[in-house]
Amino acid sequence: MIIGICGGSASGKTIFTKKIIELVGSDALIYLEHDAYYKGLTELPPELQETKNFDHPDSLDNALFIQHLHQLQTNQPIERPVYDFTIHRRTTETIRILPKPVILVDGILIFAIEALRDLFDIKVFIDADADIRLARRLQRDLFERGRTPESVLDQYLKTVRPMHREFVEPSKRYADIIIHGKIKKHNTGLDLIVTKIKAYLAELAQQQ
Ligand SMILES: Nc1ncnc2c1ncn2[C@@H]1O[C@H](COP(=O)(O)OP(=O)(O)O)[C@@H](O)[C@H]1O
Ligand SMILES: O=c1ccn([C@@H]2O[C@H](COP(=O)(O)O)[C@@H](O)[C@H]2O)c(=O)[nH]1
Repeated sequence: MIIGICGGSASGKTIFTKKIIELVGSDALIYLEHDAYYKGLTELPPELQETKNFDHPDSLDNALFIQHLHQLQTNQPIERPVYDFTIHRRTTETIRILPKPVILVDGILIFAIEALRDLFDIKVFIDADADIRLARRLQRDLFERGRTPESVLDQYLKTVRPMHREFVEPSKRYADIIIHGKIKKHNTGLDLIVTKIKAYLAELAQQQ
């Protein structure tokens, strides 16, 4: 079973996915981030790096990502790339991931790419307002991704916002479930996904 978790940058996809893992347990789950498959920069100087468009579907190695999903579905391990957001490059390292029955995939563009979209059994969209996402992204990119406030705002206005409007927001229509990206003690969307995964795992266990 493959579950796609989509939503704008800093909408809360990672937090939501980690919550599922916490509630279901990691024995039967793989978490595969589309973000790990960025092609990255090759020779642009540092001052031009944030002006590159990292929010277009072509900025990711989708062929490799789809190949890896097929490998996992056919019970083969993969070597997942490791991407470094501070230097906008793939590192030389990879992480070996062994197949498991449920794959959680997250990414801003996973529903905008038809070949990818068709692979998901359940599609979840995390819907958070643009101002909330920008505030969260600013904080995260300063502390975790080595950016300056100017570079975060510049990148947001030049590429993140227009690409969100062109690709991410329209892809919401493909979602089976839309979840509000606000903090809530009780989250019905999360409960639904967790129940569905547990039922699927119980069915698999019965067949064995
Ligand atoms: N519901 C929420 N309430 C408050 N902060 C949140 C919420 N969801 C995410 N955040 C914060 O926003 C930032 C981005 O969240 P993250 O889950 O990494 O987003 P994404 O994976 O969609 O880019 C993180 O610093 C996280 O702590
Ligand atoms: O080298 C890079 C690659 C990507 N980005 C930005 O990352 C976000 C997607 O990650 P989220 O965790 O969903 O926010 C995307 O909007 C890209 O702009 C980057 O800055 N540098």
